[in-house]
Amino acid sequence: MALAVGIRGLTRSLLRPWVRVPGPARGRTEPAAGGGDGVRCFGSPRVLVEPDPAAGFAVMKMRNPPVNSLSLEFLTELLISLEKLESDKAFHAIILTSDCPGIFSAGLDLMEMCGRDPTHYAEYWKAVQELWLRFYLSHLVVISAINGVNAAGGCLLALSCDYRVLADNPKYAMGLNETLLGIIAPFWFKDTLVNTVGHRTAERALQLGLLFPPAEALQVGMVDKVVPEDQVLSAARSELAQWLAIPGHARQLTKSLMRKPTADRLLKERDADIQNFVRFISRDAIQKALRVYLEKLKQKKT
Ligand SMILES: CCCCCCCC/C=C\CC(=O)SCCNC(=O)CCNC(=O)[C@H](O)C(C)(C)COP(=O)(O)OP(=O)(O)OC[C@H]1O[C@@H](n2cnc3c(N)ncnc32)[C@H](O)[C@@H]1OP(=O)(O)O
Repeated sequence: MALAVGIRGLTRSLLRPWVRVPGPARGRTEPAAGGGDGVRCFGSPRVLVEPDPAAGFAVMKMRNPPVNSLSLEFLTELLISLEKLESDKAFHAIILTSDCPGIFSAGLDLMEMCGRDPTHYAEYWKAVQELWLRFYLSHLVVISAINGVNAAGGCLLALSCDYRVLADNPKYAMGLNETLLGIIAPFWFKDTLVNTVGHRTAERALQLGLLFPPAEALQVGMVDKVVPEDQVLSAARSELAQWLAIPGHARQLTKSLMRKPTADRLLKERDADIQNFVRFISRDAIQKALRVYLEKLKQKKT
């Protein structure tokens, strides 16, 4: 499937395949994928890819500091990295994690949804849809190693993976907290959550905008495993072994069987969903609510 997102604003370096990057923006918590010498890291300014082709997987590290908010450029870089790995037969799996200490992702970038024009909102929303569709339906095994707080759009990204490992730190809450901002999780966010935790838990979580700390996230099934913080990557790697032992075609077809009906709902209504988003986000009341929320985030510091 070709990338369908706009590439306006992409840097020239991003358009070059597999740009060699100097290293993570911030300190590492655990060793790179293969761990061995000679492992070359690739990626783009905001996505560091640590490939381990011999083991058949790559670690994809999100590094859009300070909070890995999903800006249009960052979304596009994530999509390009995913497509690169998907089109290389050496790779059967990805571990998705963060390079920003204490933060997996703060979700969609509020600056992309505030004070911009309808054309921008439409372009942005199309990229958000694409990110979900591509991760949700990827033929690769995708495991998220969640090493920080994980809100709204970031939580959706983790829910789109096949398996979630969460670091055991009470600060690392995760959930779809849209209602706290005065906005609504779209139907495909809701469907993804329902498919993961069931209808009743999703209903309560979505209405109340709940962010679940690790023990509760595990209890409701939002994550599959909670491990000590320094073991989140190694636990994801160990889990991967079980997934990679299954014949690839059988696992992929089963994944598609489980997920395609949910993805098809959006694919059938994609343009209408974009129009709904543009109408909704352009409302004065919604713009005001987002500005107030952003202001609260900034005031928290003073
Ligand atoms: C009909 C269809 C309707 C469709 C409706 C729309 C559906 C939209 C769906 C999803 C929406 C989202 O994903 S909205 C984003 C929700 N995210 C959050 O609520 C998290 C907000 N952030 C935080 O709570 C905190 O930042 C943090 C806990 C993640 C980290 O805290 P910390 O103290 O470490 O950092 P700061 O709070 O000081 O933040 C640093 C810096 O980043 C800015 N920031 C934070 N989050 C965002 C964001 N999501 N987008 C843009 N910018 C963000 C924050 O303001 C600080 O900026 P300054 O340094 O300039 O002050």
